[in-house]
Amino acid sequence: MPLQQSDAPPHATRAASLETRDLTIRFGGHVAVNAVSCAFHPGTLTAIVGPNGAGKTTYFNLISGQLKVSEGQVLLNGRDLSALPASARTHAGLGRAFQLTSLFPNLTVMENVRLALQSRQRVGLDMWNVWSHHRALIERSVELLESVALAGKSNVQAAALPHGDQRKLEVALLMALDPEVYMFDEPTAGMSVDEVPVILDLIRALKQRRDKTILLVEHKMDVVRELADRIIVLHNGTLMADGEPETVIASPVVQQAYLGLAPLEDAA
Ligand SMILES: Nc1ncnc2c1ncn2[C@@H]1O[C@H](COP(=O)(O)OP(=O)(O)OP(=O)(O)O)[C@@H](O)[C@H]1O
Repeated sequence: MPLQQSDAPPHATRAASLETRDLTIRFGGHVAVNAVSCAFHPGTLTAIVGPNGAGKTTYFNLISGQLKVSEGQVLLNGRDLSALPASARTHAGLGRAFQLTSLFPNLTVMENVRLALQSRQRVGLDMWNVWSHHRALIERSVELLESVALAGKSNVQAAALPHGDQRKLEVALLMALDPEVYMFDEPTAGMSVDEVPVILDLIRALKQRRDKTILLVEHKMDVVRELADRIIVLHNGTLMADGEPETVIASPVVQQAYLGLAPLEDAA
């Protein structure tokens, strides 16, 4: 049984922006995500945790449109996005970091950020507008690159960046799109110890804005403990727990998955 009903988290003070209703996907006979209903609120960072193979990434893929649902719905501000492709969902306001990096591997870091910024702005043909817009674009690009400690690599081709820098660029591109919902799937995976704080600082800064809905899939419990306002736990594709971090971390599913305590009964 869930620790709390997912449609009424105690910290939620605003209407949900993102909601999944009975979200389900089957691969052959295997139900990877099983009727997950959950609402996510602006100003709240929700961490999604669970053992390996629990369905976390698949749940993300269903929300962002990389996978087609077998049943159920994904709603953004009440609008059903379930039938839309991933690109249309990004346009609607669902931003997911990994979708973006590999888009322009042959362009420089700066060009990638500028394109991401331009993709959400339209300028007319008035020359003053074009010029001032161009200047603002450059300034904002520099700002974004500084925020991910990549300003020194503006002219490097994206494909030539080391892994950690590519992940930072992903986050900068996501920030450039400034979506309503930010989805981070293990944003610090593969990063060196000194690179991790850059990304965590950015997520912290996003949280402080209090207008964004943030979803974070993360295995590192110290990161979850620090950043999450709320934790949901998936196990065998099912929503097992949902609530305040302290309560959820103390729950058997989390204790077993992360601290190696006594195995759970099968959730199916
Ligand atoms: N395209 C697919 N075809 C078949 N099975 C899949 C597919 N994608 C995911 N699965 C299965 O769905 C289940 C959930 O996988 P998923 O990657 O979502 O788990 P996860 O919680 O993200 O795991 P991890 O923490 O290891 O990344 C697994 O049993 C996986 O093998």
